[in-house]
Amino acid sequence: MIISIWRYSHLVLAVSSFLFVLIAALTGIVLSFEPITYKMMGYSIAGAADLSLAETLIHLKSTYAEILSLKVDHNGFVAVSAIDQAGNMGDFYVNPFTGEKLGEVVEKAPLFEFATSLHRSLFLKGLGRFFVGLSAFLLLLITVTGIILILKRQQGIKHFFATIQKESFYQYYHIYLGRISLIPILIITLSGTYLSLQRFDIIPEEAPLSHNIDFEHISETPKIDYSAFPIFKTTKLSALRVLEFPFSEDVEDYYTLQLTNKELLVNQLTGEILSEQSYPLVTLLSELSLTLHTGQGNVGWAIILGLSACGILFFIYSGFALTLKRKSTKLKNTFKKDDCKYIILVGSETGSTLPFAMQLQNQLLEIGEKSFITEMNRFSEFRKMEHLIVITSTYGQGEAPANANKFVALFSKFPPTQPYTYSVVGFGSLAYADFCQFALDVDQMLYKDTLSSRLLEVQTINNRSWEAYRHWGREWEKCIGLTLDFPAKSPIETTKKKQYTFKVIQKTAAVENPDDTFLIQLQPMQKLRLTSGDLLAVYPSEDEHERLYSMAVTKEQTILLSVKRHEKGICSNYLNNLSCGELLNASIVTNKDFHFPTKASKVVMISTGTGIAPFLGMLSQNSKQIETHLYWGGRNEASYALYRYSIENNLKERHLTRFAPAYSRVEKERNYVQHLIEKDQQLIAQTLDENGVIMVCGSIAMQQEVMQTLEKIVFNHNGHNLSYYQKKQQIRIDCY
Ligand SMILES: Cc1cc2nc3c(=O)[nH]c(=O)nc-3n(C[C@H](O)[C@H](O)[C@H](O)COP(=O)(O)O)c2cc1C
Repeated sequence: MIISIWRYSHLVLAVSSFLFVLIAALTGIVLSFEPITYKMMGYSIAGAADLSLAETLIHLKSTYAEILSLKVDHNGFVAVSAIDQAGNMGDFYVNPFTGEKLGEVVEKAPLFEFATSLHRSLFLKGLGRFFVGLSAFLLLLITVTGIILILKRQQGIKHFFATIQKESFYQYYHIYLGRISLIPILIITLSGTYLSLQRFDIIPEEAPLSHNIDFEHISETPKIDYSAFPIFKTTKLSALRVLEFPFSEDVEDYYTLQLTNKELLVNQLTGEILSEQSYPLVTLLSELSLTLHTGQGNVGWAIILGLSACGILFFIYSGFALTLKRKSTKLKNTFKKDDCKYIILVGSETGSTLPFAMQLQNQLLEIGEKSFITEMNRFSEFRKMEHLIVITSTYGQGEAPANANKFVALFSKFPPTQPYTYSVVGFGSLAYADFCQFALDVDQMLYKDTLSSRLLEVQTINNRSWEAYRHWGREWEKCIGLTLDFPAKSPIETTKKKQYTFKVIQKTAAVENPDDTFLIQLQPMQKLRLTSGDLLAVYPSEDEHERLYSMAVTKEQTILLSVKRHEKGICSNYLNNLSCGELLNASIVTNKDFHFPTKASKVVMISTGTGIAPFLGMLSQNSKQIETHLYWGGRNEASYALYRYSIENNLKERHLTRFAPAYSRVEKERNYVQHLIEKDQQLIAQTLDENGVIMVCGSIAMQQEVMQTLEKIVFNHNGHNLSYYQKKQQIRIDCY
């Protein structure tokens, strides 16, 4: 709930300031080039910053007939307003070591003039300045709410820069770039807001300094040459802003010396300091704000400002893309709520759970069942409800998502009045300590209702796994006695990827295997970067969706897949029917999180069935002979035959330390991988303790059993939650 308030504020601020922030960012990018173009003019002379004012004046006075003023700008360029020996007056840059004229003082380029006016006032004078100032302030608030959202998402300041859970391209880079550009954007918005407040006199504009000179006692002696004035000798050009020369030779006229922090009036005959005043804090702050906001005189900072302005454009685009995506899945109903037997309640913070729930709703409608879908916060009386399905994510720290936070109260306000079955599906992430906690809480609450009967244990789903959801769907339809057709394609599957051609170079036959499983080896027809654990996306025909297979990559850079043939499986039959020499098209999905951890102290691999495939490739990568244990679950010894050669070879070469098979169809010794792990709990606990890595590959059902066992082990031995190790990438899962 709390997170939604911040997200809502972030969005409202962004929407309300969108146009102004867009203009400010675009013009900001243009203006960031201004300091760069100035610097490129090349009027800065090496070593000039350390030159004293006295020395500079000696060189200038010998070159020019009269000097009216001397300036050092932000780029370190020295400019004079002077009359030359021929009597011509002008403003130009000079070399302070020689007095030589370098070039005319340039006017601001029209492009920058235009961009500055648009950036400052949108060409609307006072009104425009007001809107620009307001949008700078709104952008500051957007940044602050953004920081709070990142803090919430990353669960505290300690994890602020920890790995971001990637949900989508826009979400990932919105956060990633947000973290990088946080400081510059804060500086831009703070300085912009300050400058605007000053323009509107909310922060008082600096009043001109008022000097008090005692003209009565002003002295004409001892007269010394200006080159010997102590203040001119000690002032370096790096500290000088402007030196204005006296109008006449009268002693009442003086030098006005503006330094970076103060202003001094200097007797033109004696060099005595007549008055000295430091600039007030507001002057220094506005100077600092202007420098920070514009990047004047500092190319590095100007580039950072320009890049941050580009970042703001990306935030606008990705922020709106995310919002539109969230709003795009609408819960649609054909029947009235009180006519429906099936009630699907959805809890979601960002909308990503909705397509899953809609999928079930559509399935039920397709087979003619009356089903009603709605948000959990819209729970009310459902007169004909017989089956309740709750599909919800968990947010914050084990809390309800935004549209489900009133559900508990609503449920006691409108308690069901007739018996009903229920099943809860929890969407969450194992990277959080309270995995699917809200779904578990809802399940407990429904369980206590005397009219309810629970059909299934809560199905927890990590990282929107479609396979896990489908697994639940199949169990649920069995319990209800329906036949639904959950498609193999996830409702959130992305568009087709770039395809490559592969040649079949070796293949075993599924019919010869007791488990209808076969190995297929593919040779890429072009150079590809492949790593064991990456996925091969196969398209059995033009209009079929992709099927993903976890691959082993051999030393010769060929791909080895282990595939179980399903009687009606389109893709497994397609692959099984290929012969050596035939070509197929497929894509590569890089799966960085499931590569062999070459820096781990120890590795434990857990798999069942064809899930062993990526591990076979990873073992050949283990040239450092890292202690590696492989647990594998199959039906019996005959199932193992397919992998025996590779396993024995790896054992011989010490790429594998131990192979531990668990056979589930053996008379006396029925065993599952989770049983072996439970027996070896010391090893598991120690592996995690010593920064080792546990990798799991295989079916979702196996994953659930294994994760429960691992959770128990770490709880008893390590004093941490499993999510602690998941966050540190010590537990890596690739299940389907
Ligand atoms: C800030 C934040 C907090 C989260 N907290 C939890 C949590 O406590 N437990 C959990 O299992 N998942 C947690 N998740 C993961 C989400 O539940 C998961 O990404 C889910 O698929 C989001 O679905 P939705 O977009 O429909 O809300 C959190 C995600 C975020 C971004």
